[in-house]
Amino acid sequence: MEIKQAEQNQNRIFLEETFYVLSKKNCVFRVRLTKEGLCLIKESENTVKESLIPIRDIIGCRCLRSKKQTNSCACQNLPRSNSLQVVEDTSGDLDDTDVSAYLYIYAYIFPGNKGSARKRERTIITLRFRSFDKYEENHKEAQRWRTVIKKLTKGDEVSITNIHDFSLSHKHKETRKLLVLCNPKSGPGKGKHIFQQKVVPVLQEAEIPYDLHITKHANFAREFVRTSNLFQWTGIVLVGGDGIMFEVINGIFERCDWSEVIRSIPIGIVPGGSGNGLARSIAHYCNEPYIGTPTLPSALAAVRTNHTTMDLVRIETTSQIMFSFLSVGWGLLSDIDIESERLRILGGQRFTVWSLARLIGLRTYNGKLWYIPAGAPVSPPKSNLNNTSMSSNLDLPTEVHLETDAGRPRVDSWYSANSKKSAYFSATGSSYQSTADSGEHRPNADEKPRMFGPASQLPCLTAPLPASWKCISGGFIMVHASYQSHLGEDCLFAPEATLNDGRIWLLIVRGGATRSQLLHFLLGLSTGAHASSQTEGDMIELIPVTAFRIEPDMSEKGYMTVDGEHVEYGPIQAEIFPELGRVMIP
Ligand SMILES: Nc1ncnc2c1ncn2[C@@H]1O[C@H](COP(=O)(O)OP(=O)(O)OP(=O)(O)O)[C@@H](O)[C@H]1O
Repeated sequence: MEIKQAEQNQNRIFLEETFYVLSKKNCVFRVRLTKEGLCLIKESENTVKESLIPIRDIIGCRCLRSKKQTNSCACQNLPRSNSLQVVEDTSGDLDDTDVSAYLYIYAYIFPGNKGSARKRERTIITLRFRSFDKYEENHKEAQRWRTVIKKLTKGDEVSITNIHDFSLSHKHKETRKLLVLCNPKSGPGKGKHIFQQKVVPVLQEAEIPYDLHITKHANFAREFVRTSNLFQWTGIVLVGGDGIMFEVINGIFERCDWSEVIRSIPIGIVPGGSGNGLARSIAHYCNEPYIGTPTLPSALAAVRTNHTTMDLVRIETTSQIMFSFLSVGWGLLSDIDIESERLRILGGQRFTVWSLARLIGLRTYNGKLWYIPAGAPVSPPKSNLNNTSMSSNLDLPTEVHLETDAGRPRVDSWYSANSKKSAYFSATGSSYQSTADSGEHRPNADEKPRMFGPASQLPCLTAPLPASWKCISGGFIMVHASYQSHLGEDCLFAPEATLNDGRIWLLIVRGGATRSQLLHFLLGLSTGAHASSQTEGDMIELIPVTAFRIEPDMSEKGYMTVDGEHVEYGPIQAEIFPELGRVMIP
């Protein structure tokens, strides 16, 4: 009974209107808006074809009006679709002869072209409202649709009873504003370009305002987050690699209000670095396509209202405490990470090149490793996030232009302006902070801000560990821990890991592993094959733990990394805090 009621609610029609495709005679589109999405029912001659654009695939919609033609002639009183240009109705450049109101609906759908890789494509549905003789009336109607669509995309309740008030007086007002921190030096140095080309268009389609700050030096983002009033923003979007994420997380834990910030302001990451482990892990967790369009899942995450918790790991070294979201490394992978810095210009390729170099000059490090094995079985990713049935599988062109009938001569309606080259309208209220680096937040180089955050449950780093901890001592080629599935875009380190499984995935490679075993292991990292090919007593093991400690032999030299950042070489211990962080998800 309850299920039936839920289904009825899902299919309840909020708005419905008939539109015409003017280039095709006898073809009408009945367009319905329900909680599930925008349903386009195409009726032509004896056929009826229905397609649904799910609400979660729609990111925004805008009401626009046709722009005055510069070289219009008297005989052409309606805009031709291939020359249609639209503007905000506040523009001084309006075409007063066209009383239509245009509703542009922006969606990123999975098209139904079978055989090709699953990939989202941008589609614009244009609904032209022109049933009334006055623009104001048509605009009112378009605004009503816009408001309901905006409410549904935000997950707000919509009641059929007051839908008719949803026009000018109830016009949707955006309450969100994002802080964007962009590292222009991340990866191959394309952070700014990625933001302008890939993210800004999506923010503008969703009409989300933002404040952009370009980082000026290492630790700029950390100081900014530590010292700013973050509550003026509803989310923080980072453009860069895992390094800028590390700065921001640790900047938050340098605030005494860290707990409120971490709970109420989700963080998003747009991959611009060379590793991009977190961005890839988020896409993997949400079953979003990444290869080919790596920035799209993050751009969609920035404009949607979805977020989820993420495990964070408290790290203690002899001189500092930090919070980590990705990894701790000792040995081979850290050597590759740090020593390949000199090849930064190669982007992600630097890791492959340096892996080969390190395999030839293989090193073993001596020390002790303690850990607490994780008890419970791995929980599967949250089912609603992996549910692709919510996504569309549509056979639609990249733009669909539909019109209400006005009893006027029909014009072309499959508006085919090149969507990729569309000009974007600026999102109101956005600001851009570029160069001025006052330096006023920069602390004295020696002065370390205090670290807040949840208290550790472990003995301190200098204290002995209880006998319940497992201990391995001897030679190690590497010990690498990750709490995310991916350490980089093409490094599936812990295939079973999810953002919030409460586990640290500890990879132990003992001294004595052969070069061929290591080569096999390194090749397996790109697909995750290394994780399934382990056998009892292997030199290479991947085990889930909740805490660990490494004590390297201090007579040797080496590298240790936290989230890919170089930290001092010496004793280090880590402890998971399940679901402490919050990240934006597509
Ligand atoms: N304007 C800047 N100039 C120089 N360095 C910067 C600047 N802004 C940030 N940084 C530093 O750059 C480092 C690398 O940044 P980021 O992680 O974004 O890119 P990446 O290292 O290429 O990517 P990944 O960490 O995924 O490999 C960070 O540790 C950060 O401190």
